[in-house]
Amino acid sequence: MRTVRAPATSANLGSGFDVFGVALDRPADVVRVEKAEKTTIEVTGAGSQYIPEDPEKNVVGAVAEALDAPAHIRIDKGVRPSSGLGSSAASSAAAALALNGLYDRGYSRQELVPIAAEGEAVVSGEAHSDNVAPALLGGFTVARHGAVTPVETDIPLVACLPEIAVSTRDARRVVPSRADMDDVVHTVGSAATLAVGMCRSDPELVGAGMDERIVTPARAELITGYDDVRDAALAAGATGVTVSGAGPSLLAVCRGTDRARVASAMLDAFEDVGVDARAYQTKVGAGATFH
Ligand SMILES: Nc1ncnc2c1ncn2[C@@H]1O[C@H](COP(=O)(O)OP(=O)(O)OP(=O)(O)O)[C@@H](O)[C@H]1O
Ligand SMILES: N[C@@H](CCO)C(=O)O
Repeated sequence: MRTVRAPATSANLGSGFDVFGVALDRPADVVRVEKAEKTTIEVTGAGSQYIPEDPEKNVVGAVAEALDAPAHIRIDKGVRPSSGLGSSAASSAAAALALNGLYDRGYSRQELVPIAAEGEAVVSGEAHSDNVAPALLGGFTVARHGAVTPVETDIPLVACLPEIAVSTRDARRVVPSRADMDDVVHTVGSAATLAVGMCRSDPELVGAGMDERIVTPARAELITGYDDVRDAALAAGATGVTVSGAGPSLLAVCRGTDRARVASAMLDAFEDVGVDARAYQTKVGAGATFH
């Protein structure tokens, strides 16, 4: 038997659509695996009523298949599905690491990234790795053409999750298929600023580098109160705010001293538009760990 805790993650960070990701210190999924003749799945915890236990439909079924590692898999969800906090990726990454250990497959964490990404294909139709990479490797990750570059960093964050469901599949439909060159140049400048900020653990640079005008505005429209909550976080000291992953969560970057104030400003702003929400005061954290 093997048990692995894998963290929530936030993909894109505004300027790094389908490329950037960070592991969050909390929340997390815990996955326990035991060898079996065929794969069976049991799900408990946050939002488990919306998660299928059929191995053809649950992300961990695809991971078990990719590793040729049939098992009884118990998932205790800490990361609510359709949250924009890498819920499916947390389960995929935890299952990949746990089954790799259970069956002595010997893959490195880097090698497990495309295997865990097979789970993402089950839910969004594409095997993108910007959530599973930080869930396995921790820190800030840059996923590009199958290669992943991880960077250790220390950045305080607030992830604010409203009681709205946005599926990754739906949020990918609103992504524009073309962009103006001015906006592309702006995105490159932001992405470079953000990457330097991560290398320096500098919340000012990371926050400034989240600014992006192509994908984020289209996705913000799917989130009730997005502009008000973003403005409230910035007024409370956030250095940058954007849509977390495909939404509906918002991710704010700030200095450690401002984190509690930013979290409560975001919750108040959601409440003002009639939306219940919860805020995780967190930071860039470690990847999946054995328990
Ligand atoms: N083990 C699992 N954990 C979570 N969701 C799962 C799992 N297996 C299948 N799903 C399905 O995946 C969908 C949630 O994945 P989705 O990618 O939309 O959300 P997310 O992972 O929270 O978001 P994001 O990738 O934007 O951070 C739901 O429809 C859910 O039923
Ligand atoms: N990069 C992905 C992350 C969500 O899974 C997206 O934004 O669609």
